[in-house]
Amino acid sequence: MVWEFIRQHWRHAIEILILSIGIYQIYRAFRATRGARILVGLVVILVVLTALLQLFKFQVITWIVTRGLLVLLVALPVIFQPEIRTALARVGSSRWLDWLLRNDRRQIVFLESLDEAVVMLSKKRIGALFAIERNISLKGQQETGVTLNADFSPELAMAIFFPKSPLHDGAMLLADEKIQAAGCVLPVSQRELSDRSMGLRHRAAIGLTEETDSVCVVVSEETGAISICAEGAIHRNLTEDEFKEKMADIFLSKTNTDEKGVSEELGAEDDVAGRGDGDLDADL
Ligand SMILES: Nc1ncnc2c1ncn2[C@@H]1O[C@H](COP(=O)(O)OP(=O)(O)OP(=O)(O)O)[C@@H](O)[C@H]1O
Repeated sequence: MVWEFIRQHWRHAIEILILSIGIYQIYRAFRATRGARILVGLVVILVVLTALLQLFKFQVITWIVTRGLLVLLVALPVIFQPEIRTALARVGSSRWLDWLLRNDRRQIVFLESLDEAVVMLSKKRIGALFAIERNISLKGQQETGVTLNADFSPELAMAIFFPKSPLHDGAMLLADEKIQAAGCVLPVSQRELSDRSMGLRHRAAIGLTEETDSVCVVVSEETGAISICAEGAIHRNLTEDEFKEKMADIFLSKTNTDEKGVSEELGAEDDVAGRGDGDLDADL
C-alpha cells in the first residue's frame, strides 16, 4: 500500500522539491529589491483578478487579461532586468562554481608547469621519472623516498633530477598539484618486454601503472625520449606536442576517469598492452 503510493507519486515529490527550490532561489534573488515589491504587487493583482473572473465569469475581461498576461511575460525580463542581472552575477560568483573553476585553473597551471619541466629535462637529457597520483593512493611509495610537500615548478623539478642532486635517483611523486616526495622506489614490472633496451626507470613506470591507476612520465637519460605510462601500457618516443596533447587528454578531459580507460583516451593505436600477459610496449 505504502510502496504503491510511493511508486505512483515519487515523480510528483521530486517535481515539488525542484519547484520549491526554484521558487525559494527566485525569492532569495529578488528579496529586498525594488523588483520584489513589483513582483508582489503583480502577484496580488493577478490572484484577485483571477478570483473575480472565476466568480463572475466576465468573458471580455478574461480575454483581455489572458492577452495582457502574454504581453506581461515578454515585458517581465525588461522590468526585472537589474534583478536578473544581480541574480545571474550571484550564480556566477557562487562559492561552488568558484571552487570548481579554481580547481580547473590550478590543474591547468600545474600541467603546463609539468609539460615545461619534462620538455626541459628532455632537451638537456636529464633522466626523470614522475608518478602522478589519481584515485589510488601512493602513500606506500611515498614512504620509500623523502617527503617534500612542495609546490611544483619546472625549476624545482630540474634541481631535483639534476644528476648530482641527492634526490635525483628514483621517482618524484606528484599529487594534488604538488610534489609529495622525491627519490621514491617504485615496483618494477616483472613482465617480459619486447624492447630489451628499456631499463629500470621505464620498468618502474610500467610496474607502478600496472598496480595503480597513476600515470607515469619518463624522460630517458640516454636519449631524452619522453614516454607516458598508463594502465601498464607505455607510449614511447613522444614528440613535445604529442606529449602535451596526451597529458591534456588524460587530465583535462572530464569523461576519461570513470567511463573510459586512460589507454582508450590516449588513442587506440597506442593501446596495445593490457594488464594480462604479453608485450607491454604499446608502440613497438
Ligand atoms: N624501482 C625504481 N623506482 C624508481 N626509480 C628507479 C627504480 N629503478 C631504477 N630507477 C631509476 O632509474 C635509473 C636507472 O635507469 P636505467 O638506465 O636502468 O633505466 P632506463 O629505463 O634505461 O632509463 P634511461 O633511458 O634514462 O637510461 C636509476 O638511476 C633510478 O634513478
